Amino acid sequence: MSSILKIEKLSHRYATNWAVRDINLEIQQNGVIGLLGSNGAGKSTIMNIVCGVLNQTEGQVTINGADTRKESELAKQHIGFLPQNPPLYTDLTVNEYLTYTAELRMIEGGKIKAAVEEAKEKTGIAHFSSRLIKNLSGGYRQRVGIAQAIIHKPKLVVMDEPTNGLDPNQLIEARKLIREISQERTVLLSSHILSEIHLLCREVIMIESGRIIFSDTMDAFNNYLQPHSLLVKFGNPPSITDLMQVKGITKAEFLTDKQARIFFDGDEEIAERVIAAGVSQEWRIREINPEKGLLDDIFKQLSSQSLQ
Ligand SMILES: Nc1ncnc2c1ncn2[C@@H]1O[C@H](COP(=O)(O)OP(=O)(O)OP(=O)(O)O)[C@@H](O)[C@H]1O
Repeated sequence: MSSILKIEKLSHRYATNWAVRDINLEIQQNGVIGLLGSNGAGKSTIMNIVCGVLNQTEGQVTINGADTRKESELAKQHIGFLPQNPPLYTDLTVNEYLTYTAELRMIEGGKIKAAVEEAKEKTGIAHFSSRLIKNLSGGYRQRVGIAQAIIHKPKLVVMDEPTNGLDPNQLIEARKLIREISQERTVLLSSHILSEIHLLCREVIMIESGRIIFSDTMDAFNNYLQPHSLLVKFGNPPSITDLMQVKGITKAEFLTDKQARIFFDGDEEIAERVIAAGVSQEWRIREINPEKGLLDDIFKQLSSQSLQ
């Protein structure tokens, strides 16, 4: 059976600058796959190439076995695309716009109405069928954008930063919708926000300077997020020397006169030992919080490993 998406030795150059270098990737199952990278890492370039909006300089992309350049019509039948700015015609009603996108997707005339109804139903916009798109909220416009991306039931839906700019309630709804869509098809989405990828994705592909620096399941990625420091607030702060007496602490520093950052090396019982020492020496611990690795640190760590 063909992979849903296969990317081989993909590179892209704008004028003289390489934006994407030697990307290899294969997706065989449904679910949400996250493309994570900071601004300018190359996410949109990869997505535009996958969707056939941009011709790559080198390499090959196949969607369900069809080469996006040599068999572009066939490949595009299996792709739905929600670009960073959804291509909405805001003077059309939801029905008019979705009918138009169904025609663009070459759905047979007799099947268009049913396809529009199904896409509206799936994305929860059926009650806005006759509303002009310009009179919809940002969250609902986003749903219309998603509806046009799934109207032809593609195997792969590509979403470029789909949760960007949504308010907290819209975010929850959008995540729910993306998860639902991923039950029946593969969703490849990009974000520069680690927590967003963390919440949504089964697999994560991390990009930096146009190269993949990590590609694995979210569980494997979580290993990089194990805390290596604790933030501790004291009522009666100890000295650094006292803190360093606790077994497992590798370094300690005070951030304020009451709050310290304590570093340790992958020791799961460290918090218990700090609390025990705090009780016996009356440090009056008020708060103790593990600090997860910052995205910047993880990027640095992974990119230095990938260069080794
Ligand atoms: N049309 C273009 N012409 C020249 N350079 C470009 C063009 N589009 C993107 N670039 C450059 O290519 C690199 C990758 O950009 P790309 O937009 O793919 O990154 P991104 O990860 O999607 O970033 P963002 O999150 O900011 O959209 C950047 O250095 C960018 O400046």
